[in-house]
Amino acid sequence: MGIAPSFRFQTSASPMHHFIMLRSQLMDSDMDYERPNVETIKCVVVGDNAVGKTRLICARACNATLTQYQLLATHVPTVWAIDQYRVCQEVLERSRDVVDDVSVSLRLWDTFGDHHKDRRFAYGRSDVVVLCFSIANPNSLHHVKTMWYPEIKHFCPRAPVILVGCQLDLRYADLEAVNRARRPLARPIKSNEILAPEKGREVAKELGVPYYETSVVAQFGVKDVFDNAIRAALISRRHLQFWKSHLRNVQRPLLQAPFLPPKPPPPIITVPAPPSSTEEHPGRLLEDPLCADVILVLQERQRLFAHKIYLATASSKFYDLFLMDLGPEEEEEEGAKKEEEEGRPRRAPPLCGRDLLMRAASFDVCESSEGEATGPACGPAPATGP
Ligand SMILES: Nc1nc2c(ncn2[C@@H]2O[C@H](COP(=O)(O)OP(=O)(O)OP(=O)(O)O)[C@@H](O)[C@H]2O)c(=O)[nH]1
Repeated sequence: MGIAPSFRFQTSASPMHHFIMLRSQLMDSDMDYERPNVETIKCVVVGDNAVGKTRLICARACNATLTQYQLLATHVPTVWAIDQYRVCQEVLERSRDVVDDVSVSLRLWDTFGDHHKDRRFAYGRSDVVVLCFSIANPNSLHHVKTMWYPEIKHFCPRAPVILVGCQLDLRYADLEAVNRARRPLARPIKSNEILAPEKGREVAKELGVPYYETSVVAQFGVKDVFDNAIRAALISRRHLQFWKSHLRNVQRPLLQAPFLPPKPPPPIITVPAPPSSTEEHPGRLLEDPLCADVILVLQERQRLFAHKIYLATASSKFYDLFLMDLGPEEEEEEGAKKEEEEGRPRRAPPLCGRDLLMRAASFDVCESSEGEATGPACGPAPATGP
């Protein structure tokens, strides 16, 4: 891709030198039309008032990244973009792109959203039309079908159309805060007016055009829209100018990857300050039998009050112990009696209740002796408390 050298004024250069350099720069920009294999594409952006056409063009043409609040507080005049390619080097340079191995210069044309304005000048010789609506304004989507699409088909019947749902971030925004930050006379955005992506897709399907969503705030979808508008324009050009072999790799407009909404802020958990008086201190739990849920009996005399939660987190052995089924053993015995009555051979009783408890209790002490020692004599016998 041939890119005109970026030009900066040097302090030592004379005004005449500046003039010559500027002139050659402007001529260079006009040369795009004559460069071999650089496809100049005229893309007209239309749609209702204030749906975000100008912002979308600025995001592509000047890489303008704004915060939501800067965006809400400022306004860029419509038809800003039309002549910028001749006077602004950055805009011209950013118009150049390579899509599917084809070098292109994308000329974006902004238009008035007012339905009654005459836009035939803008539509003339357009290669692709980007038709915008706002996902926060159902009327603007309605007008896509009733007003904009018929107008496009009237003025440029052969130009491919791309449908774009702008201001996608409003679907996930705090609308109260957004409405507070908007200009005083701006119509407030209501949550029940926010359109689901399916609504845009349905209309796009009806019209037989590709559909994309964008947000200038979230910097989402801007490249998708214009790359695929370029694709649509190049495919249509390939049909007419079949000898242009460098267009053979151009793909049809691609599907857009879904937008990943921003994660909600993590919940705030306030940890209360530790109790000041010793009475409320957690250490009190150790002495209070009412709070204990385990009693450890040492040598059948000394009783220690304990808490399952502390024991289980301190040692995995306790954790396993507390997960064991220590249910009444009578049930087992009853089952065995029944089996005997029915004449079935008596199965070895499964380890449960106290057996398991004893085994687990002795495990800590005996595991190093590799099974030599067994039986209840190995350690203190825990007993579940009340
Ligand atoms: N939240 C959000 N607001 C946006 C976005 N794009 C544009 N806006 C808002 O929409 C307003 C109108 O945007 P413009 O780009 O001027 O709309 P337009 O379609 O060019 O409007 P006209 O020039 O009147 O036809 C801006 O002032 C912003 O407040 C976006 O992606 N997200």
